[in-house]
Amino acid sequence: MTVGPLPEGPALLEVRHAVRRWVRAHDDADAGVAVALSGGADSLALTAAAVVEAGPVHALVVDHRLQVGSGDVAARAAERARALGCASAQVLPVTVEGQGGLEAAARRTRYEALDAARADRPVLLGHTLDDQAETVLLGLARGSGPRSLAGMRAYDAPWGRPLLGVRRTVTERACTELGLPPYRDPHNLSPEFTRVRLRTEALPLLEQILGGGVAEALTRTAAQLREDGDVLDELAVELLTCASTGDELDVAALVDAPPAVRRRALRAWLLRRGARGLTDRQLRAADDLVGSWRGQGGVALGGGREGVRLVVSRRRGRLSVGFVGEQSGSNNCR
Ligand SMILES: Nc1ncnc2c1ncn2[C@@H]1O[C@H](COP(=O)(O)OP(=O)(O)OP(=O)(O)O)[C@@H](O)[C@H]1O
Repeated sequence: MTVGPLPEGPALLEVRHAVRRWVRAHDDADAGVAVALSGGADSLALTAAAVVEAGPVHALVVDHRLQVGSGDVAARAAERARALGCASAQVLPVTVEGQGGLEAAARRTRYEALDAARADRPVLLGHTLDDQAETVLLGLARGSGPRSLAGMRAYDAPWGRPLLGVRRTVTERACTELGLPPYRDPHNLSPEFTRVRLRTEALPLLEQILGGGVAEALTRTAAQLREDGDVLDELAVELLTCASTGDELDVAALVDAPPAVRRRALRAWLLRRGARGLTDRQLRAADDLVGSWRGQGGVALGGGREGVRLVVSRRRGRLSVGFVGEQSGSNNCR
């Protein structure tokens, strides 16, 4: 395969316009970008468009090594990236391990590998409008908070998502226009995955019942929540600045703040102090140390080490986070 001018089909032009808009909006892309390429339709169309719209493109293909032949799939994707005109194309073999189920572990490992290889460039991902709609619908059905319902951002440095306004059918058609049949991951068809059933059963049924437009409507909701959430986040930063005294928080500065702002401030602070995998329940219990104080003990958080728990507790009008031995201390840990 050799590099030639891209065909001028309408689907590919739509993908190119989306990438062009993203590049214009984010000057981090001035020195070129990395593209996370799975070989699927979305990231393949994205790679082709980025080569013409985003300067030097460095394709990164993660080989999760979870399926027989995954190395060949990755090598073929990298070869296509070079043929499309990428400045470089690298296969990143990884070992998927860790907690939280295979899908979550694979995602975490993938993002770590991409982050390590991106060489300070932003990394473009191929998430589409359909991915966004699925994320929001799943979040709604699971009772997630506004942060999850707000969906993915177009740029959450270093992760860029230029195709959040583009339908998956368009990236598929763009690949047809390019004459490049995308790789079809068998996992993307397997009904044992919740997301696959959402994509192939729940969303089409909703579209049929509501007369279409559901995916777009879900992404509109996400955008509105993102805007509202950004304002609350800014207020939370101000509150945190007022309440911080070294590593601790002054309860008096927090107590009269609206709980929605206070919880955001607490969340940011707890994550900064080392909390991991913070749940809504833990956050609300931590907030009770401020808003519903009755002398209760500390709240255990994820982020401890063997034999010690990470705990947020209140003493003398201050909140602090520290390690507590498994045997000692708090009676209110969740
Ligand atoms: N193995 C991988 N290597 C590099 N990037 C990946 C890989 N898998 C996924 N990504 C990136 O994450 C994005 C979203 O992942 P997701 O699992 O939804 O993609 P996919 O359906 O496998 O592939 P595509 O989105 O390219 O059709 C992809 O568009 C791609 O940018």
